Amino acid sequence: MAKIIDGKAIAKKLRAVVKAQTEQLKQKGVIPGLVVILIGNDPASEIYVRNKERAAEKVGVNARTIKYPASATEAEVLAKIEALNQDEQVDAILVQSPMPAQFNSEVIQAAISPAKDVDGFHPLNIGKLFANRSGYYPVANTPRGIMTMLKHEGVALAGKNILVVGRSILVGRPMFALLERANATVTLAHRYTPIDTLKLLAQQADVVIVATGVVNLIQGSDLKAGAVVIDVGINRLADGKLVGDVDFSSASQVASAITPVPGGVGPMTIATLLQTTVELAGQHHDIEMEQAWQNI
Ligand SMILES: NC(=O)C1=CN([C@@H]2O[C@H](COP(=O)(O)OP(=O)(O)OC[C@H]3O[C@@H](n4cnc5c(N)ncnc54)[C@H](OP(=O)(O)O)[C@@H]3O)[C@@H](O)[C@H]2O)C=CC1
Ligand SMILES: Nc1nc(=O)c2c([nH]1)NC[C@@H]1CN(c3ccc(C(=O)N[C@@H](CCC(=O)O)C(=O)O)cc3)C=[N+]21
Ligand SMILES: [Mg+2]
Repeated sequence: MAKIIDGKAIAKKLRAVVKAQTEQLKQKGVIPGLVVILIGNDPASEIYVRNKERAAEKVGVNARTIKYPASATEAEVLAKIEALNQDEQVDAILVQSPMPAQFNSEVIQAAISPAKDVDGFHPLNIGKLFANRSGYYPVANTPRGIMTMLKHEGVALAGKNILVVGRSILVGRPMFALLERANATVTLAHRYTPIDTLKLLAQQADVVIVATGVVNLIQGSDLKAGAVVIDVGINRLADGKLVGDVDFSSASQVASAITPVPGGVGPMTIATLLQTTVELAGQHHDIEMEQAWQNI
């Protein structure tokens, strides 16, 4: 039986470090500010917004959500982003994805100031990540949270064979870049990867990270014995149950460690969002911040 990686518990530790950083900032008169823009209704986004508001309150981040109907125009959201870029109380801006069809997500992502880009979606920040640049810049919170989790669990990455399934700007692509930076050999699979190839790649992987939104895409029989499995998927079944992209019951028989859904990657995404928000606030006020993950 695999060890179940307790994302909730690790997120709690990370939040405690972030809370200490927030208090440090508050002594200098700085309250970190996060604004989330939610356009229309995506079920995974609604879970995210709800949990984020609770967590922000716990660590002392000033978070608010601006909601637009699915019929909102790109121009009105761009005007709001421009105002938030200028607002000194706001350190971090996030626009939930997916956006309704009338939105060009590339335009929205480039409109957010790179210094307030808490998702790490701006082309400048993406470019730095893929070029492996030094210095501080925001990186997408889900893959960054997964790196924190792997470090916490003592999973070695250098020289390992790692499969990432899914290539979105939110998860798969930045995950690939962070793992490559950690000296792993990384394969990025996607919709055009034939299923037989996917299964062969999974069989050879020391770590498998799945972020597709496809229920049961990976099963125990696809895995190498002792593999580490990170399940990013958030899927709501007809009966209301939340499941990932991995068949947990069969995979946990073969893996050495596995993240559950719920209680795995999701809580880490939220804690890391707050971590990045506090770091951006520190940057804006020239206050030196420790790297929170080094302390957990
Ligand atoms: N737990 C958390 O914190 C978070 C969870 N999520 C969840 O993770 C999942 C993925 O999110 P996101 O990356 O935004 O989703 P997207 O829909 O943006 O991307 C999905 C990716 O999966 C690939 N894919 C789809 N079907 C298959 C398949 N059959 N075989 C292989 N690859 C496939 C797609 O390939 P192609 O590019 O070719 O279309 C695409 O690259 C969702 O369930 C989402 O709700 C997302 C963010 C955070
Ligand atoms: N710009 C942008 N950035 C994102 O990071 C982003 C996004 N858009 N769009 C939607 C996805 C999805 N996402 C989740 C984060 C946490 C949970 C989460 O808290 N999950 C809990 C759920 C617990 C529950 O409430 O049942 C868990 O897995 O344990 C879920 C989903 C972030 N996303
Ligand atoms: Mg998505």
